[in-house]
Amino acid sequence: MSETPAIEAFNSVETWAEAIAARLAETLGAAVRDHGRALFAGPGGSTPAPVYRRLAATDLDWSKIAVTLVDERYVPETSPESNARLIRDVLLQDKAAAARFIPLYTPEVTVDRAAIVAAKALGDAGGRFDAVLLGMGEDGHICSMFPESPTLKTLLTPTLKPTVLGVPHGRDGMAPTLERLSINLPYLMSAGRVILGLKGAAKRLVFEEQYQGDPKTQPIAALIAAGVPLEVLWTEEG
Ligand SMILES: O=C1O[C@H](COP(=O)(O)O)[C@@H](O)[C@H](O)[C@H]1O
Repeated sequence: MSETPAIEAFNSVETWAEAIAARLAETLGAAVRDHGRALFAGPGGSTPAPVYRRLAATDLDWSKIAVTLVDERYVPETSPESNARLIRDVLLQDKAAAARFIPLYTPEVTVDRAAIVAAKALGDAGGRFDAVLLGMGEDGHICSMFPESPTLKTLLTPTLKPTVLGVPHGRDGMAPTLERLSINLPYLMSAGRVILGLKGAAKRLVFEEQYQGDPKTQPIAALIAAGVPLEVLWTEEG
């Protein structure tokens, strides 16, 4: 039976973001010291910007750190929906401007072809994340693992190799509204450190309702059942 993760609560976005950035920096710094390089993967969305700002200002040997995304909308960086755009605008600034960025999006003919290209690029960069930051949507999606998506079963299969998959848009108005790219569960299982950053009362409720659910249909339950070393840091401030 997997351990239920404790939820660490913070009384402001400031202290929450500070704590997450400090943990990520500690892990990335140790990987650079021990292996001469580090690989970090983070989310898009509305949650991570305060963490990225603090991380970007941290003294690390960023020239030895590669940064990628845990998921991406299948749109170019010129789109406001692009997660890469957030990474470039907020994280790859200040001291972190020296880091190398590995995008998941490339303008291939299909999203599945782009997923193959991204999987190869991540494999070439080491194939294992030293540190991962995750966000979660209010529908419980993590990365682009959407509860109703036909790709969910493959994304949540723990016995596959770490890879990137194309995710079709949902039918009849179901999420996601755009095609996407997502890392799979084995990438999270093999990561050195995985932090889930949550903001607001609604997301805490979703987390508490879903983590004991069916690991075949609930991404959070799947992560816990697979033994992903999840650290959950939450602030009520939305
Ligand atoms: O679509 C996405 O949503 C989730 C959660 O986003 P948020 O706006 O609720 O913080 C995010 O983790 C993911 O990377 C993104 O593609």
